[in-house]
Amino acid sequence: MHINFHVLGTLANTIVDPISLNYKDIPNFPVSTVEGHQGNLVFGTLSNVKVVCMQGRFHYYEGYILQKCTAPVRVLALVGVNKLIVTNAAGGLNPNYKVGDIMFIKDHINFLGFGGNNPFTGSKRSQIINKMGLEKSTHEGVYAMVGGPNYETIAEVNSLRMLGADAVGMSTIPEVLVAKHCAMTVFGFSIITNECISSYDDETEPNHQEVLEAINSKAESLKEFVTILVGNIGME
Ligand SMILES: O=P(O)(O)O[C@H]1O[C@H](CO)[C@@H](O)[C@H]1O
Ligand code: HPA
Repeated sequence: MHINFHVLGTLANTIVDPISLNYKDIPNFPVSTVEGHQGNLVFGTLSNVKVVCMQGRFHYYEGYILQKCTAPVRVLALVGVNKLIVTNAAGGLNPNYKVGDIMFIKDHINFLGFGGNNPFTGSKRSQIINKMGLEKSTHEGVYAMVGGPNYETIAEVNSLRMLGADAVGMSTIPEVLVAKHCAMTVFGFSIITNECISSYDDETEPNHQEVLEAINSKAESLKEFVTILVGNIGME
């Protein structure tokens, strides 16, 4: 199974008997440039399931073409991975979402796809939230990918809401498209790291530091969540 942790990279610490390979030591692999993306491929086990975890992903805004951003998914498919858990940090557009909530991705809006990349979607959810008492802080929603790296303007946030998006980020969809193309089963979820700003009266601004802090403050609960999730998916 392949787990794609991006800014959730510290969760790779939960992997048992880890063997870590730095991306720069893998021929032709892209290199992570974003803070919080440590740039390691970590092999090991989680919930007695063999896993490989990407501790850091690649974004279009880093200057990588989408084929390069998603090349690791193809590499992992070639070494036999057939299930993917894909995660991201995302801004909450839905006013009911709070920082730290989890959103299971039921669908996506691929703005880069609208501009010419191939669109295709797929997602899968599992029953673990009851075990952890997370009912009130989990949702199922639509993830919108924008190019970044700047955060959305107020007009953009309001447009995304009108289009039916519940959360917004700058990643994930290309990896999901490629994973589906490689016939992988995909399960995706977002951690809501900030509430998107939709009013000109609000003088705060989103920033990557708050995104990292929100992730880190949920680290323990996310470790438990992913451990149970891998165990459940591994049984299927
Ligand atoms: O999608 P991940 O890699 O989790 O990161 C999200 O957080 C960053 C913005 O703070 C952007 O890269 C956005 O896509
Ligand atoms: O508000 C956001 N917008 C885009 N990407 C993000 N990644 C985390 N939060 C956000």
